[in-house]
Amino acid sequence: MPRLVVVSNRVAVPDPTGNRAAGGLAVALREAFEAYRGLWFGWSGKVAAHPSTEPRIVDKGQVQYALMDLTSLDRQEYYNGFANRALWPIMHYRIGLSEFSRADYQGYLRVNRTFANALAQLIRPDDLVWVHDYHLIPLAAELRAAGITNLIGYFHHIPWPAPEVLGALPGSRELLRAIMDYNLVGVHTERDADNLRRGLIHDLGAIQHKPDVVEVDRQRTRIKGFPIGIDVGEFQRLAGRSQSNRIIRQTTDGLGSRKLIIGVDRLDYSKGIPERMEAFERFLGTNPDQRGRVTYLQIAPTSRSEVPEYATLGRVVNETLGRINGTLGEPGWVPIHYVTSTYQRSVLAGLYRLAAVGLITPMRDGMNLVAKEYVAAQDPADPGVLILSKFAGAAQQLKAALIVNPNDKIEVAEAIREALQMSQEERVSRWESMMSVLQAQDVSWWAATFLKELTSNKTRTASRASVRLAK
Ligand SMILES: O=P(O)(O)OC[C@H]1O[C@H](O[C@H]2O[C@H](CO)[C@@H](O)[C@H](O)[C@H]2O)[C@H](O)[C@@H](O)[C@@H]1O
Ligand SMILES: O=c1ccn([C@@H]2O[C@H](COP(=O)(O)OP(=O)(O)O)[C@@H](O)[C@H]2O)c(=O)[nH]1
Repeated sequence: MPRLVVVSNRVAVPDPTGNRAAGGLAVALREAFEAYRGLWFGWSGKVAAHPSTEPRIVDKGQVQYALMDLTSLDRQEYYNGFANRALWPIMHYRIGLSEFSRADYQGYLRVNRTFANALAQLIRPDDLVWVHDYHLIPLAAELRAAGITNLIGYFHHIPWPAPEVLGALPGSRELLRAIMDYNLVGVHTERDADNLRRGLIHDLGAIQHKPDVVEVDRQRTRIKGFPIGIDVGEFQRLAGRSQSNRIIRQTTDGLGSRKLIIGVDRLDYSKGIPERMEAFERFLGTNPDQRGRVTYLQIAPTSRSEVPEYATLGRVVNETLGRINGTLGEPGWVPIHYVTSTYQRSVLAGLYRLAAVGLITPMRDGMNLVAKEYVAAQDPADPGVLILSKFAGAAQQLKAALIVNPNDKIEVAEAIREALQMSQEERVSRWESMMSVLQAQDVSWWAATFLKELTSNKTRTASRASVRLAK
């Protein structure tokens, strides 16, 4: 079995205290890694005045971690700047929020080159290299320049937008060109795959050979959808034994006979948190009998707070929350509970199970693992109802959820009412249908399927054709 080399901006080194970072990628990769021996390379999360050009190696079980520190300028330009201030909003269809700066873009390229040069020293001839996410799109091009000829796959965890949207970003053609240095590119949905292939055809004049193979300047790559999954069994187990947890007991006591609606999202404008609060406000306005009978808990761990648009969002959420709780709350009842701490998965699983409704309404989302976790954590005999935005990748799979347009507050408010009134029979039937998808396409399936495709004859044939064409 070849060694697996995973590269991602965030590296989830196991923490002896059991704390886990919020964010789906780190969580999913750690689970995927449990099946493979290998190396996980990426940013340590730390800043140093004079970082070493060689990674710090940490051995934990069957995974070796190779961690790079960044300078504060690197973090500012590469992570806060280009990745999260320019690319993230564009990829989430928010052209108006995208702030491009040439200095940030140069910093992004610089960090990718530094990472590639350090990683190239660690790669062995038979290693499979799997790069993750938008922070590292140019990494394969830099690895190729450093002489690495291994199979290299890329997984893009956030939406890939329509060509007209990506085209608004200066430098987008270079990013598209860099995609071609991967042997296989994975995205969450067929919609994303189609957008990327159309972008390559539209902006780089790519030729499409088979439905999933494109060629640019005699180089071929395959682009396919691989929806990421979760560890379903783990969430079932965690939820099943959560009643003994202090936070779960306190929440249960505090609720009394009230029903709970839950939202769990990083504090990110792509998640639609203020819009969701306003939809709940609308629900309370049109269903006055529900006041005092239902509580909406929004868990929103602070995220990327050095990026100005995230700080602005924090203020907007506080204002929206204050207005709604101030105008609709009563001495014995607060309509919206809002917390910005990060909770362990064992606590989240218990809260998901307590909630009659999972309200997951991102404006755009690559997948949204929380939607899947909510479903997995339900009591099979008395499951809650998932309300899910049609713009989350998860909506392509969880078709038995109540699918809504997050821009339409009336529609979301009506879905809340429908969910709270839904018969047990319908809840069970929708839940069973979603669980069968989650079980068939869990996180192990996702990693195994991507890696099988990366090493498949189809991928090797397309790559060999590239080499022949280039000669
Ligand atoms: O690392 P951060 O800047 O703190 O952000 C957390 C992660 O956010 C994004 O997650 C995405 O990946 C999930 C798993 O595939 C997916 O379900 C979700 O829709 C995406 O938003 C980001 O892509 C990761 O790189 C970040 O680590
Ligand atoms: O307090 C929290 C909030 C979130 N999460 C985890 O963070 C991930 C969020 O992933 P998702 O795909 O929903 O969104 P992302 O943050 O990656 O955009 C999920 O696995 C959550 O269980 C967590 O562990 N603690």
